[in-house]
This record gives sequence, C-alpha cells and structure tokens, in this order.
Amino acid sequence: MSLMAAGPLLPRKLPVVHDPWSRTPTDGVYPLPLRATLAGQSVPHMSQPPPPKVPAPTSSVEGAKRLAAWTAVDRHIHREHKVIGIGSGSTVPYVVERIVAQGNEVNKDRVFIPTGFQSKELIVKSGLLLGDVDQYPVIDVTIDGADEVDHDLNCIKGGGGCHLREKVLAEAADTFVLVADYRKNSDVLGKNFKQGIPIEVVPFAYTKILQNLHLIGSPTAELRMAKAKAGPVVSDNGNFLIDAPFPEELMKDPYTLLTRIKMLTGVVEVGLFCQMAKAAYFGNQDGSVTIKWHDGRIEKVDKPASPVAKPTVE
Ligand SMILES: O=C(CO)[C@H](O)[C@H](O)COP(=O)(O)O
Repeated sequence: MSLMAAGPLLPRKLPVVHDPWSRTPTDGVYPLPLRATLAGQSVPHMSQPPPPKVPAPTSSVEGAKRLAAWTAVDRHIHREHKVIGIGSGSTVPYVVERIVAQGNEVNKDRVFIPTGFQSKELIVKSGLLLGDVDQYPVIDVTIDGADEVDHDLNCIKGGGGCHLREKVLAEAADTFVLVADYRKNSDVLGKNFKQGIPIEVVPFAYTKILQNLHLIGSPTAELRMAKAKAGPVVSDNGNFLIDAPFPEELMKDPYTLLTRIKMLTGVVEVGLFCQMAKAAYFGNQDGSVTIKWHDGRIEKVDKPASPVAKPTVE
C-alpha cells in the first residue's frame, strides 16, 4: 500500500530541541547553579534531590563509628561555625549525615572543605556548599577519621591515602577533632594498625625513599599497590604512597619519627599527626563514647547522641 493510499500524513508535532549552544542567559533554559555562589551572588534556587541516606549500621563496629561521629558533631559543630573541614574514611559519612540533620537553615550559610575525592563527593551529594582550603585557609572545625590514636592524641592517618590534605585541613582548623570506633583507641601507635605509617612521596623518588626508610628502621616499608588496577596506588595529588611499619620503640616517640621521615627528600607528607587534635571520640560496642581530650582527660559518655541533631551555640 502506498503512503498516499493510507491518507494524508498528519503534521507531526516536533519536540522542541534545546540546542545548548544557542541559549542566552535571558531565555531561562541555562542550567543554573543549585546554590548561591561563593562570591555571594544570588542565584535562583532549583529543587534538589534529597541527600543520599547513609545506610543504618549493620554491625557493632559501624554502630560505634556512627556514635562517635554524631557525638563529635553535636559537641563541636555549632550554629556559628561557618567553615567546616570534612575528613576521609568510613566514619566520615556519619559526620556528614549528622551535619545534614542540623537542617538547611544553618547549613545554607556554611561552606564545607573536603580532604579528598571521597569527602568532596559526600559534600556535593548532600547538597552542601563546597569550598577549598585555598579560598578558606582558616577553618572553624575539621572532623576526620583516624587509623589509630594514642593517649597523647598522636595518631596515624592515611590508611585511605588522604593524609596530605587531611593535615592541611587539620592545621587550618581552629578545632580539629578525630572520630573512630573502639579498635582505633590505643596506647602506642602501631599496636593495632600494623600496615605501617602511610607516607606520600613524589613518584620518581620512591625507590630512593624506600631505601632510606629501610635504613632508618623500617626494613619492610613498601610501595602501596592498587587492588583493582595494575600498579601503585596514586593519591588525589598524583603521588605514590609507601607504608612503613616501625618497631614499637620508635613508634613510642612519634614526633621524632615524623621529623626523621619528613626530612627524606621526596617525601611530601607523613601520616603521623602529633598532638594536633583537641579531642578524639571513640564509639564503643556497649553504646557509650570515650572521649580523649588534648589535656589528658578521658571522658566516658554513656548516653551519647540523641536521635535529633540540634546545632548549639558555643
Ligand atoms: O586517614 C584517613 C584516610 O587517609 C582515614 O581517616 C583513616 O584511614 C580512617 O579511616 P576509617 O574511618 O575508614 O577507618
């Protein structure tokens, strides 16, 4: 059957094609930023998907992480804090979850500084305003995870390879707080976290640095290799990572060890944070939280975070 025999073709309504290159700022089809910009320009607000839900903890370790994170946020992130550093690791999503629970009213005037790719994603997906430390070199509070913390609040960080940015944000913060589960609460660094001190190094120097680390007391120091890619792990800054276990007698004086490692040419940053934190929060299996303070006090909180987050004024 010919087309003509089937009757005249009805004029089809063509969909409006939006050619992105033909748009002008005034025709209303430009994709607009979701939030006011850092420069303070006001932009129309578009509705945003709700922040992704952090899955409820399914183990006592996850529950402990959440307890530590929520308690630390409740105690340290107050209404007047406007610039907040967000660390890395598996405890940090609970930190962001609790900050989001403080509500849009307080969060709309805040800017959040990430320590790496993971925390940047968390900030953006939670609908919080992203900034960077070069715009905000002074941070009100930074909250971060840790691999192990001793009684003087020295800690090992960098299990997730983010310790360079983490240290910058810790130093930039008026208040730096650690959050972790009970397994990270230790008396001597290296007792629980056996994989060694994470060290970020410039790639071309790694062999030389490994040799030097072997000489200064870490004969098993090795390059961190990727699990789902052939070759080494590459940090968010394009560098390599070395994990260097040291014997206990050297780990007992982390500051001396930090300075010795840092002096090796080609080392970018060492995952030893010596007495930088104001407090470390450890969630326990029994639902309590242990807080180690920078002045040596140890506090036990039996009924820590309430289910409702309320930002307080310090
Ligand atoms: O330092 C870090 C990443 O560089 C993390 O904070 C540290 O590894 C702890 O992570 P988690 O909470 O997953 O145990």
